[in-house]
Amino acid sequence: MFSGSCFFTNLVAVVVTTIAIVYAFFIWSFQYWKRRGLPHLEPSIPFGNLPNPITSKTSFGENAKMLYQQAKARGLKHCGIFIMTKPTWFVLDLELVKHVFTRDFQFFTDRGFFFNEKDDPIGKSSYIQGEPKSDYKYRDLRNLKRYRDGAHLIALGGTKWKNLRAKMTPTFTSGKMKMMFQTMVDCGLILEKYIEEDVADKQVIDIKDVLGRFSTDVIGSCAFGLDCNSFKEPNSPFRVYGKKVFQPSILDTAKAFFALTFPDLARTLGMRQIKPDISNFFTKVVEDTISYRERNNVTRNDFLQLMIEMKNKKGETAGDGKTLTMNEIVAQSFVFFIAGFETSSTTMTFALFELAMHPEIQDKVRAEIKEVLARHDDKITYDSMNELIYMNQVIDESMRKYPPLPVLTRVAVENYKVPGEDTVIEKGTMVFLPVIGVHYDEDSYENPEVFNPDRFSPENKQKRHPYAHLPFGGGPRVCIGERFGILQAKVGLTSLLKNHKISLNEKTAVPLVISPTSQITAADGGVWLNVSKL
Ligand code: HEM
Repeated sequence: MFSGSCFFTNLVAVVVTTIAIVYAFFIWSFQYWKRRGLPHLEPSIPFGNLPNPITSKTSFGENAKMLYQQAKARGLKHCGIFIMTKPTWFVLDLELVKHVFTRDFQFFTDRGFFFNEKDDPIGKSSYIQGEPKSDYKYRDLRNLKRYRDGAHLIALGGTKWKNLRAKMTPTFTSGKMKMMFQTMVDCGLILEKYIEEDVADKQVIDIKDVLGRFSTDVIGSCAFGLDCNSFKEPNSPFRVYGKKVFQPSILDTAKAFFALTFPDLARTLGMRQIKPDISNFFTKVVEDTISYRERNNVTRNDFLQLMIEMKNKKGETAGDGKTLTMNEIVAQSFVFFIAGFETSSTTMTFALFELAMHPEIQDKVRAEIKEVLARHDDKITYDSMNELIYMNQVIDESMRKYPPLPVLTRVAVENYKVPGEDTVIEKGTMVFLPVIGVHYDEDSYENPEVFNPDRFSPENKQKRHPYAHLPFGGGPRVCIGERFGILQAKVGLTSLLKNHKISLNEKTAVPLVISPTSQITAADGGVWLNVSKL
């Protein structure tokens, strides 16, 4: 029989030993960069170089900017950091950034995002014959090759990504953008009508919400072939699920951090990237729309139509690298939605915030709109949008100050020797490219806190390193929807500013507070504007 005090002593011994082991594990893990001979920023237990993601009062972007500035102050071109215990290579030098993104792309083909092919509902599998066994994306099952074909462009890596990217690239050419342009204009007209009739001189608006409705309409129409009606039905399922993707709970944030740090364990535990109700909703929308179009011979000018055509290519079979399966279409429509809607509305929101703060720049943008539209019969046309040069500078400068994705990632898929050094980055190492640090680096941008669209005049742009502005990333994995995103932002800003003046409402916090919990750069409390008719 154990006496009570003996039990207590044993319990204390177990707890103390466990703490000692965990502590030793952290200390050993934190020696990683020292063992590899690369300078690193000092981590702390348990979160490494980032603060607690749940209690942090600063955003992920601001934390990354601080790390960049610390490393830069030490004269480092690159260094090691830790995300919890996960060693992460932190790249500052623009030439090295270019190597990672482009020159040595074959070493960095993957993003390293957590993705659970087995359990993520958008990631369903289908069975086909004859896939190469060597590819880890394919599994042999009951003598059939199981092909996980629902995975999407953002999460995939290696050959699977390369094939899918090659298939999707033709959907984003300027010809295809022209084809979809009228849809954007139609959504712009609804936005303009809403501002004119319901908002101007009447009510203060949370501009992110208004632009979120516009972006939902545009991308819902182009990627899912649906009229989302977000202005008439602000609580339509499409809008509700769209918002849900970007509003993680505290538990979701903790899980995402865990999955990023321990992806294998997270997969074993069956953790998913996308919640089942969200993916069920989007899957059903796409499958129903495709079935409706095929049964009724309906065609539309949108991404979905282009993908249906690829699916139905004669003489080609699923998984041959040329055609698309139903699951692939579902996954790509979903990813166009998540990649396109929040990033675009964020870009327009911050541009309007700065234009409200700088009335003289706003006037200049409006004067350009009037001048350009006058040359085009007062109509928003594809060509007129390309002539909005100064507005483009405003958008570029907004994305410099507020890059929607403040840090981009890659994973070393092979051991990588850093050019001109002995350092070798081991296969499997996570790479952070701190876009926001680059965008606030005084070596590229004097007084980086100041909003100045002239930085992006053709002459000034030419003087800068081409990798000093990275809102869309870089290299072969650069944003596939860049042209679409910019076009949409121009249509949205033109529709809003053409006949209306905006000013900042006192409900907006100035200086802006960047939300510590949002996955994409966002203003805490929103950007509230007054709108008046001109
Ligand atoms: C202003 C709007 C947008 C911004 C700021 C933006 C930004 C980005 C960034 C930073 C990346 C990562 C690039 C990298 O890792 O190097 C990315 C990837 C991607 N974006 Fe966008 N994006 C925007 C609009 C769109 C739109 C409208 C779509 C689709 C309709 C889209 C689809 C994608 C896809 C599919 C990827 C993954 C590409 C790949 O891995 O091959 N984006 N975007």
